[in-house]
Amino acid sequence: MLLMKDIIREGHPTLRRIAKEVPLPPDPADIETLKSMKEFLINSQDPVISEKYGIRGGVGLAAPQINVSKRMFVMRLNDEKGEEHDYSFINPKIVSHSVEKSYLTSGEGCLSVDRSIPGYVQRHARITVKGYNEKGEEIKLRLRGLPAIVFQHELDHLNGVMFYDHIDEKNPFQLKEGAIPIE
Ligand SMILES: Cc1nc(NNC(=O)[C@H](CC2CCCC2)CN(O)CO)c(F)c(N2CCN3CCOC[C@@H]3C2)n1
Ligand code: NI
Repeated sequence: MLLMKDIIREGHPTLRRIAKEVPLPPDPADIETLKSMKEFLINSQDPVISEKYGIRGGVGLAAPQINVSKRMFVMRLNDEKGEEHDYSFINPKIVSHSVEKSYLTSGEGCLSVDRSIPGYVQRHARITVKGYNEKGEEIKLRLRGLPAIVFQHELDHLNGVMFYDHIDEKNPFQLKEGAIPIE
């Protein structure tokens, strides 16, 4: 099972590389990798297992974070309506997005960053996304709220971008006109 020791931290070159597209249909090794990443999130959200194994809470995980430079990530979270969003994405893309921005009022963190960095990360408020699941089937979704934020944080990892790259150093809590806060 994946543990925190398997997660690479800032300074590791893989976090700043562009991850490679995954040939479709995905091969068994890639499917197994995605499965282990999803299991990591489930464990991280279990109060007993996460405590026992010292796993930090997570709602998303990108393959480069376990030193697999491939364009795939997993998400597992409940949105503000309590609806579950449980996805494995292969070769994900944003096909369109709102002009409006949204941000987490608590700022963002990252399992690959062992320090807290204050500031708002403004992202597209609503996105239409495309990708493939572990069966190689095409998935197309419209996301908003926390799912949209998580998707963009994970997609950034496939492009070597860290959340703090988006924080304005001079004014970390600066907000664009009409940015939507997400508690
Ligand atoms: C929002 C949140 N971020 C947590 N951590 N950070 C992460 O997931 C990083 C990715 C997120 C950081 C901001 C956007 C994406 C991981 N990343 O670096 C991947 O690239 C949480 F842990 C968390 N929750 C709320 C729900 N809770 C349910 C019960 O279990 C605990 C869990 C805690 N919410
Ligand atoms: Ni991250």
